[in-house]
Amino acid sequence: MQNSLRKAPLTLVENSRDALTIDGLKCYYVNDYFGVRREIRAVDDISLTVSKNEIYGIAGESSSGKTSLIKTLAGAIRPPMRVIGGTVNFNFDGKPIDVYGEPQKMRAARWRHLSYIMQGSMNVLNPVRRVKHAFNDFASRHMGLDQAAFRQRVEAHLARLHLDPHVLEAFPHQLSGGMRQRLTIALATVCEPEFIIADEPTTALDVLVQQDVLALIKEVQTRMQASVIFVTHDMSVHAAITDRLAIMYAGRLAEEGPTQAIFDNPQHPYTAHLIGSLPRIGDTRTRKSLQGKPPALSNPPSGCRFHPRCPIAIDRCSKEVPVMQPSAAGGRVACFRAGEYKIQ
Ligand SMILES: Nc1ncnc2c1ncn2[C@@H]1O[C@H](COP(=O)(O)OP(=O)(O)OP(=O)(O)O)[C@@H](O)[C@H]1O
Repeated sequence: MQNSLRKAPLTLVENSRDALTIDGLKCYYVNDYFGVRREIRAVDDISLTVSKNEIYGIAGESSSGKTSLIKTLAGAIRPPMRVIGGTVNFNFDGKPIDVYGEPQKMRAARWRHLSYIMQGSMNVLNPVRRVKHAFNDFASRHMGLDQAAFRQRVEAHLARLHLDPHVLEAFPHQLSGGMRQRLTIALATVCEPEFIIADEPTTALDVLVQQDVLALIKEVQTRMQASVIFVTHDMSVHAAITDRLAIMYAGRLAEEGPTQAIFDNPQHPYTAHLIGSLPRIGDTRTRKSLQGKPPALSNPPSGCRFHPRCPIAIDRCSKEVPVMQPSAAGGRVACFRAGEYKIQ
């Protein structure tokens, strides 16, 4: 725990419907090269809440900070990553945990209350060990069951997820990518956690297997009434599975709201571009690409980080940082000209 972090105001989870409250979270990659400090501001002042029993999506282009944000939530911080400020509080079944104030409680909550499906996790199954060993190694000690009862519980869980219990005897290389990903989800959910964080769980899969894995996540979430944070840059996946959606740009939130409202009526010019660039069958119009590149997070632009690429930026945008305000679409948006930009 860092001192700077403890100085930040502690926001306890006040609303019992909230499963997660993040307040003013800042997490940077800090490198010292020969006395010269370089900071990459991957997560820069993010506040949000996730409700119980909802699927909350996080979208944004590559390097916008999605993975850094969820690593910070999960307490999965390794140098050079450092939490600079802010708080992260979970509410597991009425039991609040301050992630950086109570690291021991947080360690104990992993697997049992919180599971994290990391990017590329289908490749983490040990290639020289049968699948059943992964369940034993990771989940067994959190369930407090004897060997026979544990095996029974795992088989019942697999059956509920329409997976043949025989896969426990297989080696990972004998299974398809889609099957390995389904198994990873089964492994992450066998302890029936209240909160699941999934980072790009469908990205490497073909469209049909992707649908299958999305249906599986939705089924698990509905059955366990769990909260899910679902990260992907693929907007069509968000449209298919998430209840609410946050759009990240250059380490900050640009917009957040009910997924349908974001798609129907995006308020931030960046969101409008993301939605407007989605292909639609029968629409032959040429789409304008967004000018420029995402900024380097070691030296981000002043004011709104999107202003150098924004088609409707005004002077104020380069000088002042826009804060998240209630939006006309029923969510929140950080833009001085919210709702003014429409894709033709
Ligand atoms: N270990 C690290 N050391 C230094 N910088 C890092 C490290 N990991 C990530 N970064 C930087 O942090 C920023 C955010 O990266 P992050 O992986 O969180 O983005 P992302 O939105 O998840 O991208 P992607 O969709 O490509 O996974 C990027 O500028 C990246 O280069």
